[in-house]
Amino acid sequence: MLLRLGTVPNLIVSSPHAAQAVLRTHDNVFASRPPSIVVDNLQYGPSSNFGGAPYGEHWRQVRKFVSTHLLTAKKVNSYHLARQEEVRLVMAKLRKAAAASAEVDISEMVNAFSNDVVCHAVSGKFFRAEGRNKLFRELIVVNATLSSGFVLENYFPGVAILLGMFTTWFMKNKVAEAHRRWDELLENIICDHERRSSKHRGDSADQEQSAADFIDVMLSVQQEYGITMESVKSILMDIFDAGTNTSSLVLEYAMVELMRNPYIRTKLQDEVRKMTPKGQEIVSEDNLASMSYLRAVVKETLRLHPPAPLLLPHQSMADCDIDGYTIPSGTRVIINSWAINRDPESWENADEFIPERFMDGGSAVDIDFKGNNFQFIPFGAGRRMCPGLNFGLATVEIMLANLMYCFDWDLPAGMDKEDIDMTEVFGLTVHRKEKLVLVPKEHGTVPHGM
Ligand code: HEM
Repeated sequence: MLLRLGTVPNLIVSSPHAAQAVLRTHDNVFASRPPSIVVDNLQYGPSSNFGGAPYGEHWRQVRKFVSTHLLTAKKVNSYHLARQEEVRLVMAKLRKAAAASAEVDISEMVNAFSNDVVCHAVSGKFFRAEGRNKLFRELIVVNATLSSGFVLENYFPGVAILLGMFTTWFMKNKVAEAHRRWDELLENIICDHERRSSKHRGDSADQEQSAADFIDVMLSVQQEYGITMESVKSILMDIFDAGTNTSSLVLEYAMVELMRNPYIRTKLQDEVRKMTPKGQEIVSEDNLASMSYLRAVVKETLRLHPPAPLLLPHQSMADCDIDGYTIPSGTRVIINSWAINRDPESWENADEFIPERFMDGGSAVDIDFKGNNFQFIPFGAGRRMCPGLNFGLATVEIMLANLMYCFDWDLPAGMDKEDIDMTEVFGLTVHRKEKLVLVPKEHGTVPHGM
């Protein structure tokens, strides 16, 4: 489908066949991003961006740098103790709430957790100093609001250039202010790291390696890749923006679906409790390998509720023929992963939450989200596919396993599962309008009065 939004042609891709044509067969043509004046001004211009960068040598270098040094499975695994520490803190808070039979805002809790996991990996142990984790979270919300608002330039670029304007004066100031705040915060944490590394110069390679957070790693290989300090900051902004809300939304929607489907919740709890050695206070990452139903629940959540339902926009770099149609160079391409993931031609009972479809004997047992099955693309596919897949999954799986292991869950008094409101609010990511509020009951404790 071709939609002309303002003066800009938009190709809407909503079938697995068309997604494969764009993201695999002609990936070399469609791997660019459309220009975004907001992203360029929030960050440090197109020649420093990463997620929003046009396809070319700069993006290739940054992508290689990030994929080789920051987000490999090995590197993600090396942060398992950081995740464990963050999980413990959340479980302790939940135990207090359970003891007081208090309600907990799960949406807020999983968002803070995902943010802290990213902060911990990016800037090491001291990320809570001076409330930096809270500041990052605040700035991520600012970025999301600014990037998903209406911008004249995205729809009438010619008119906007003629008028010499960058959105409205009001918007321009907001973007400049957000940029200034990000820059100050990133500058501070980078300076801390530079100071720390000069203090520890001479430590053994092992000591250095075990302490290495993203900033340490980036500073140590930055010159080898010819990456400027502005690019380093831009990459960090992308990691915060792309890594926090996505994982937290998967966690929130998983909990929503588990509350709407008590049978599935009990089945998952049975698996997690059976596969975790007796007497363990929390589930550790070593225990996750044998939890196949947990993985199926996460997959089914990603299928029905992909956090980025339209991926990120792509843009064609040359004319390209697909199925007899010519797509002109410069066309913006929107891939409707939400519709593809629910296409009844690919999925049995497509709108229902059925993790069993991904288990042995299920209709989708061989289908994965790693970019080879075009009926299921919550992380995209091809050159621009999400490089944070391992990081995101590690965050989601360990937290969900522990929420199921340590607690039983109730809806607030007077609320039935049918009352859970699924109304969504649209932006770069899609989230529910209402917060998810639940009451935890510590597993294994006897209710008062018994
Ligand atoms: C469950 C969690 C996540 C989901 C569902 C997700 C999904 C996506 C999607 C759909 C895209 C766009 C793909 C395309 O345009 O074709 C993307 C891009 C990206 N994601 Fe993720 N993401 C997740 C977690 C993360 C994490 C944890 C990080 C970083 C730590 C991250 C970093 C990025 C970056 C940097 C890009 C831009 C890549 C580029 O343009 O080359 N994501 N992600």
